[in-house]
Amino acid sequence: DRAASQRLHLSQFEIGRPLGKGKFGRVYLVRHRESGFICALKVLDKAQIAREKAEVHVRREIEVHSNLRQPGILGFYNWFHDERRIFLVLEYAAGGELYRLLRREGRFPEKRAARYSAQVAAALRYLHSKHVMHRDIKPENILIGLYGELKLADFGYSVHAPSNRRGTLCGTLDYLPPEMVAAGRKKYSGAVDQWTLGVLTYEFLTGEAPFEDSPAMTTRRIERGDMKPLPASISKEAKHYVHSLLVLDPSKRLSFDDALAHPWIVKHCGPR
Ligand SMILES: CS(=O)(=O)NCc1cccc(-c2cn3c(Cl)cnc3c(Nc3ccc(N4CCOCC4)cc3)n2)c1
Repeated sequence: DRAASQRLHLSQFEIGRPLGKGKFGRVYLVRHRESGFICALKVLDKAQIAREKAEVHVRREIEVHSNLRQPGILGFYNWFHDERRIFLVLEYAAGGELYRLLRREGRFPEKRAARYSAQVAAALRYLHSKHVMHRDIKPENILIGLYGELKLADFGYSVHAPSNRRGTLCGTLDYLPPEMVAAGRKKYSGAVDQWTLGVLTYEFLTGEAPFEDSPAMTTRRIERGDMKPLPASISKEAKHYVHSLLVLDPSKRLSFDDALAHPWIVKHCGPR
Protein backbone atom coordinates (compact mmCIF):
# COMPACT_ATOMS: atom_id res chain seq x y z
CA ASP A 1 0.00 0.00 0.00
CA ARG A 2 1.08 3.65 -0.48
CA ALA A 3 1.75 4.22 3.22
CA ALA A 4 4.15 1.26 3.38
CA SER A 5 5.91 2.16 0.14
CA GLN A 6 6.17 5.77 1.45
CA ARG A 7 8.23 4.46 4.38
CA LEU A 8 10.54 2.10 2.46
CA HIS A 9 13.83 3.51 1.25
CA LEU A 10 17.00 1.95 -0.16
CA SER A 11 18.99 3.08 2.89
CA GLN A 12 16.89 0.72 5.00
CA PHE A 13 18.50 -2.26 3.27
CA GLU A 14 21.95 -3.75 3.62
CA ILE A 15 22.86 -4.82 0.07
CA GLY A 16 24.37 -8.33 -0.26
CA ARG A 17 25.62 -10.28 -3.24
CA PRO A 18 24.14 -9.85 -6.72
CA LEU A 19 21.92 -12.81 -7.64
CA GLY A 20 21.39 -12.01 -11.29
CA LYS A 21 21.20 -9.24 -13.83
CA GLY A 22 19.35 -8.56 -17.01
CA LYS A 23 17.37 -6.35 -19.34
CA PHE A 24 15.97 -3.87 -16.82
CA GLY A 25 18.37 -4.27 -13.92
CA ARG A 26 19.76 -6.54 -11.26
CA VAL A 27 18.65 -8.69 -8.35
CA TYR A 28 20.47 -8.51 -5.00
CA LEU A 29 20.31 -10.53 -1.81
CA VAL A 30 19.52 -7.91 0.85
CA ARG A 31 18.70 -7.62 4.53
CA HIS A 32 16.12 -5.13 5.85
CA ARG A 33 18.17 -3.50 8.65
CA GLU A 34 15.39 -2.91 11.14
CA SER A 35 13.68 -6.31 10.91
CA GLY A 36 16.73 -8.37 9.89
CA PHE A 37 14.48 -9.82 7.18
CA ILE A 38 16.38 -11.40 4.27
CA CYS A 39 14.85 -10.84 0.85
CA ALA A 40 15.69 -10.27 -2.81
CA LEU A 41 15.74 -6.72 -4.15
CA LYS A 42 15.05 -6.44 -7.87
CA VAL A 43 16.30 -3.08 -9.14
CA LEU A 44 14.73 -1.85 -12.39
CA ASP A 45 16.27 1.11 -14.18
CA LYS A 46 13.61 3.67 -15.17
CA ALA A 47 15.63 5.00 -18.13
CA GLN A 48 16.06 1.46 -19.48
CA ILE A 49 12.34 0.79 -19.03
CA ALA A 50 11.56 4.02 -20.89
CA ARG A 51 13.94 3.08 -23.72
CA GLU A 52 12.07 -0.21 -24.07
CA LYS A 53 8.72 1.63 -23.81
CA ALA A 54 7.83 -0.86 -21.07
CA GLU A 55 6.43 1.49 -18.39
CA VAL A 56 2.84 0.28 -18.72
CA HIS A 57 4.02 -3.33 -18.89
CA VAL A 58 6.12 -3.02 -15.71
CA ARG A 59 3.31 -1.20 -13.88
CA ARG A 60 0.83 -3.91 -14.82
CA GLU A 61 3.22 -6.72 -13.84
CA ILE A 62 3.77 -5.07 -10.42
CA GLU A 63 -0.01 -4.72 -10.04
CA VAL A 64 -0.51 -8.40 -10.92
CA HIS A 65 2.39 -9.85 -8.90
CA SER A 66 1.60 -7.78 -5.78
CA ASN A 67 -1.87 -9.36 -5.65
CA LEU A 68 -0.70 -12.97 -5.82
CA ARG A 69 -0.11 -15.15 -2.78
CA GLN A 70 0.47 -18.88 -3.29
CA PRO A 71 3.33 -21.17 -2.15
CA GLY A 72 4.37 -21.90 -5.76
CA ILE A 73 4.65 -18.23 -6.65
CA LEU A 74 7.62 -16.13 -5.57
CA GLY A 75 6.42 -13.77 -2.83
CA PHE A 76 6.05 -10.06 -3.67
CA TYR A 77 6.35 -8.07 -0.41
CA ASN A 78 6.53 -4.45 -1.45
CA TRP A 79 7.94 -1.96 -3.88
CA PHE A 80 9.27 1.60 -3.83
CA HIS A 81 11.12 3.92 -6.19
CA ASP A 82 13.50 6.86 -6.36
CA GLU A 83 14.11 9.27 -9.23
CA ARG A 84 16.15 6.70 -11.23
CA ARG A 85 15.03 3.23 -10.18
CA ILE A 86 12.09 1.01 -9.23
CA PHE A 87 12.79 -1.46 -6.39
CA LEU A 88 10.82 -4.67 -5.92
CA VAL A 89 11.10 -6.37 -2.52
CA LEU A 90 10.68 -10.07 -3.27
CA GLU A 91 10.95 -13.40 -1.47
CA TYR A 92 14.51 -14.74 -1.55
CA ALA A 93 14.50 -18.17 -3.21
CA ALA A 94 17.40 -19.79 -1.37
CA GLY A 95 17.60 -22.81 -3.70
CA GLY A 96 18.56 -20.80 -6.75
CA GLU A 97 17.45 -21.50 -10.29
CA LEU A 98 15.64 -24.64 -11.39
CA TYR A 99 17.43 -24.24 -14.75
CA ARG A 100 20.82 -24.77 -13.13
CA LEU A 101 19.66 -27.73 -11.08
CA LEU A 102 18.22 -29.41 -14.18
CA ARG A 103 21.42 -28.77 -16.18
CA ARG A 104 23.54 -30.10 -13.31
CA GLU A 105 21.45 -33.25 -12.73
CA GLY A 106 20.70 -33.83 -16.43
CA ARG A 107 17.16 -35.00 -15.65
CA PHE A 108 15.06 -35.70 -12.54
CA PRO A 109 13.84 -39.04 -11.13
CA GLU A 110 10.09 -39.52 -11.68
CA LYS A 111 9.19 -38.81 -8.04
CA ARG A 112 10.86 -35.40 -8.17
CA ALA A 113 9.51 -34.66 -11.68
CA ALA A 114 5.97 -35.49 -10.50
CA ARG A 115 6.30 -33.36 -7.34
CA TYR A 116 7.63 -30.40 -9.33
CA SER A 117 4.95 -30.80 -12.00
CA ALA A 118 2.23 -30.87 -9.32
CA GLN A 119 3.61 -27.72 -7.68
CA VAL A 120 3.60 -25.86 -11.01
CA ALA A 121 0.12 -27.18 -11.84
CA ALA A 122 -1.21 -25.92 -8.47
CA ALA A 123 0.44 -22.50 -9.00
CA LEU A 124 -0.99 -22.26 -12.53
CA ARG A 125 -4.45 -23.29 -11.32
CA TYR A 126 -4.23 -20.48 -8.74
CA LEU A 127 -3.08 -17.97 -11.42
CA HIS A 128 -6.00 -18.96 -13.65
CA SER A 129 -8.42 -18.57 -10.72
CA LYS A 130 -7.13 -14.97 -10.56
CA HIS A 131 -7.46 -14.63 -14.36
CA VAL A 132 -3.69 -14.36 -14.75
CA MET A 133 -2.17 -16.61 -17.38
CA HIS A 134 0.76 -17.45 -19.56
CA ARG A 135 3.51 -16.62 -17.18
CA ASP A 136 6.16 -17.67 -19.66
CA ILE A 137 6.78 -20.89 -17.73
CA LYS A 138 10.16 -22.45 -18.47
CA PRO A 139 12.97 -23.68 -16.21
CA GLU A 140 14.73 -20.32 -16.60
CA ASN A 141 11.81 -18.55 -14.92
CA ILE A 142 11.40 -20.93 -11.99
CA LEU A 143 13.32 -20.61 -8.74
CA ILE A 144 13.72 -23.04 -5.85
CA GLY A 145 12.70 -22.17 -2.30
CA LEU A 146 14.40 -22.98 0.99
CA TYR A 147 12.66 -26.36 1.26
CA GLY A 148 13.22 -27.33 -2.37
CA GLU A 149 9.77 -26.17 -3.48
CA LEU A 150 9.37 -24.45 -6.86
CA LYS A 151 8.55 -20.74 -7.17
CA LEU A 152 7.26 -19.18 -10.40
CA ALA A 153 9.37 -16.07 -10.50
CA ASP A 154 8.99 -14.31 -13.82
CA PHE A 155 6.22 -11.79 -14.14
CA GLY A 156 7.21 -10.02 -17.28
CA TYR A 157 9.81 -7.60 -15.93
CA SER A 158 12.09 -10.60 -15.69
CA VAL A 159 15.83 -10.37 -15.30
CA HIS A 160 18.07 -12.89 -16.95
CA ALA A 161 21.32 -14.27 -15.67
CA PRO A 162 24.48 -13.62 -17.61
CA SER A 163 24.47 -15.38 -20.95
CA ASN A 164 24.67 -18.83 -19.37
CA ARG A 165 21.05 -19.26 -20.40
CA ARG A 166 19.76 -21.08 -23.50
CA GLY A 167 18.70 -18.74 -26.30
CA THR A 168 15.78 -17.74 -24.09
CA LEU A 169 16.82 -14.12 -24.53
CA CYS A 170 15.67 -14.37 -28.13
CA GLY A 171 12.70 -16.36 -26.92
CA THR A 172 12.98 -20.09 -27.49
CA LEU A 173 10.06 -21.66 -29.40
CA ASP A 174 10.27 -24.84 -27.35
CA TYR A 175 7.51 -23.84 -24.96
CA LEU A 176 4.98 -22.39 -27.38
CA PRO A 177 1.82 -24.42 -28.09
CA PRO A 178 0.58 -25.15 -31.63
CA GLU A 179 -2.13 -22.46 -31.50
CA MET A 180 0.59 -19.87 -30.95
CA VAL A 181 3.30 -20.99 -33.36
CA ALA A 182 0.74 -21.47 -36.17
CA ALA A 183 -1.45 -18.36 -35.81
CA GLY A 184 1.54 -16.03 -35.35
CA ARG A 185 -0.77 -13.78 -33.29
CA LYS A 186 -0.47 -14.33 -29.52
CA LYS A 187 -3.83 -15.90 -28.80
CA TYR A 188 -3.66 -16.76 -25.07
CA SER A 189 -6.24 -19.15 -23.82
CA GLY A 190 -5.94 -20.79 -20.43
CA ALA A 191 -5.06 -24.06 -22.13
CA VAL A 192 -1.72 -22.56 -23.24
CA ASP A 193 -0.40 -23.08 -19.71
CA GLN A 194 -1.53 -26.71 -19.73
CA TRP A 195 0.57 -27.30 -22.86
CA THR A 196 3.51 -25.53 -21.20
CA LEU A 197 3.13 -27.77 -18.13
CA GLY A 198 3.47 -30.74 -20.48
CA VAL A 199 6.64 -29.35 -22.05
CA LEU A 200 8.09 -28.58 -18.62
CA THR A 201 7.32 -32.09 -17.28
CA TYR A 202 8.81 -33.68 -20.40
CA GLU A 203 11.96 -31.65 -19.79
CA PHE A 204 12.07 -32.73 -16.10
CA LEU A 205 11.92 -36.38 -17.22
CA THR A 206 14.43 -36.23 -20.09
CA GLY A 207 16.50 -33.03 -19.69
CA GLU A 208 15.43 -31.98 -23.20
CA ALA A 209 12.43 -30.11 -24.62
CA PRO A 210 10.00 -32.39 -26.50
CA PHE A 211 10.16 -30.53 -29.81
CA GLU A 212 13.78 -29.40 -29.61
CA ASP A 213 15.22 -29.22 -33.10
CA SER A 214 16.41 -26.57 -35.57
CA PRO A 215 14.15 -23.46 -35.28
CA ALA A 216 12.30 -24.25 -38.54
CA MET A 217 11.86 -27.92 -37.61
CA THR A 218 10.75 -27.06 -34.05
CA THR A 219 7.79 -25.07 -35.41
CA ARG A 220 6.83 -27.95 -37.70
CA ARG A 221 7.16 -30.51 -34.87
CA ILE A 222 5.01 -28.37 -32.53
CA GLU A 223 2.30 -27.84 -35.16
CA ARG A 224 2.11 -31.59 -35.68
CA GLY A 225 2.49 -32.41 -31.97
CA ASP A 226 5.41 -34.52 -33.19
CA MET A 227 7.36 -34.83 -29.94
CA LYS A 228 10.53 -36.83 -29.57
CA PRO A 229 9.53 -40.15 -27.95
CA LEU A 230 9.97 -40.45 -24.19
CA PRO A 231 12.63 -43.06 -23.27
CA ALA A 232 11.36 -46.63 -22.68
CA SER A 233 12.60 -46.32 -19.07
CA ILE A 234 9.86 -43.76 -18.34
CA SER A 235 6.77 -45.27 -16.65
CA LYS A 236 3.57 -45.60 -18.67
CA GLU A 237 1.72 -43.35 -16.17
CA ALA A 238 4.31 -40.59 -16.73
CA LYS A 239 3.98 -41.01 -20.50
CA HIS A 240 0.19 -40.87 -20.26
CA TYR A 241 0.37 -37.70 -18.11
CA VAL A 242 2.67 -35.86 -20.55
CA HIS A 243 0.72 -37.04 -23.61
CA SER A 244 -2.54 -35.85 -21.98
CA LEU A 245 -1.10 -32.31 -21.70
CA LEU A 246 0.70 -32.13 -25.08
CA VAL A 247 -2.56 -32.41 -27.05
CA LEU A 248 -2.90 -30.28 -30.20
CA ASP A 249 -6.57 -29.40 -29.54
CA PRO A 250 -6.50 -26.93 -26.58
CA SER A 251 -10.00 -28.05 -25.48
CA LYS A 252 -8.80 -31.65 -25.07
CA ARG A 253 -5.81 -30.93 -22.79
CA LEU A 254 -5.86 -32.17 -19.20
CA SER A 255 -7.23 -29.47 -16.86
CA PHE A 256 -5.07 -28.58 -13.83
CA ASP A 257 -7.60 -30.33 -11.58
CA ASP A 258 -7.34 -33.49 -13.70
CA ALA A 259 -3.55 -33.18 -13.81
CA LEU A 260 -3.41 -33.00 -9.98
CA ALA A 261 -5.70 -36.05 -9.77
CA HIS A 262 -3.76 -38.05 -12.41
CA PRO A 263 -2.53 -41.50 -11.19
CA TRP A 264 1.12 -40.54 -11.84
CA ILE A 265 0.83 -37.41 -9.65
CA VAL A 266 -1.23 -39.15 -6.93
CA LYS A 267 1.23 -42.07 -6.85
CA HIS A 268 4.16 -39.72 -6.13
CA CYS A 269 2.46 -36.90 -4.22
CA GLY A 270 -0.49 -38.53 -2.55
CA PRO A 271 -4.02 -37.12 -2.99
CA ARG A 272 -4.06 -33.34 -2.52
C1 LIG B 1 24.44 -16.76 -12.10
S1 LIG B 1 23.51 -16.86 -10.64
O1 LIG B 1 22.94 -18.20 -10.52
O2 LIG B 1 24.26 -16.43 -9.52
N1 LIG B 1 22.27 -15.82 -10.82
C2 LIG B 1 21.27 -16.27 -11.72
C3 LIG B 1 20.07 -15.51 -11.46
C4 LIG B 1 19.58 -14.70 -12.46
C5 LIG B 1 18.44 -13.96 -12.23
C6 LIG B 1 17.80 -14.02 -11.00
C7 LIG B 1 18.33 -14.82 -9.99
C8 LIG B 1 17.69 -14.94 -8.69
C9 LIG B 1 16.58 -14.19 -8.40
N2 LIG B 1 16.00 -14.37 -7.19
C10 LIG B 1 14.91 -13.81 -6.61
CL1 LIG B 1 13.94 -12.63 -7.38
C11 LIG B 1 14.72 -14.33 -5.38
N3 LIG B 1 15.71 -15.21 -5.15
C12 LIG B 1 16.49 -15.24 -6.27
C13 LIG B 1 17.65 -15.98 -6.59
N4 LIG B 1 18.15 -16.85 -5.68
C14 LIG B 1 19.35 -17.56 -5.74
C15 LIG B 1 19.69 -18.35 -4.65
C16 LIG B 1 20.89 -19.07 -4.65
C17 LIG B 1 21.75 -19.03 -5.75
N5 LIG B 1 22.96 -19.73 -5.75
C18 LIG B 1 23.05 -20.86 -4.82
C19 LIG B 1 24.52 -21.31 -4.67
O3 LIG B 1 25.11 -21.52 -5.97
C20 LIG B 1 25.12 -20.32 -6.76
C21 LIG B 1 23.71 -19.80 -7.01
C22 LIG B 1 21.39 -18.23 -6.85
C23 LIG B 1 20.20 -17.51 -6.85
N6 LIG B 1 18.23 -15.81 -7.80
C24 LIG B 1 19.43 -15.56 -10.23
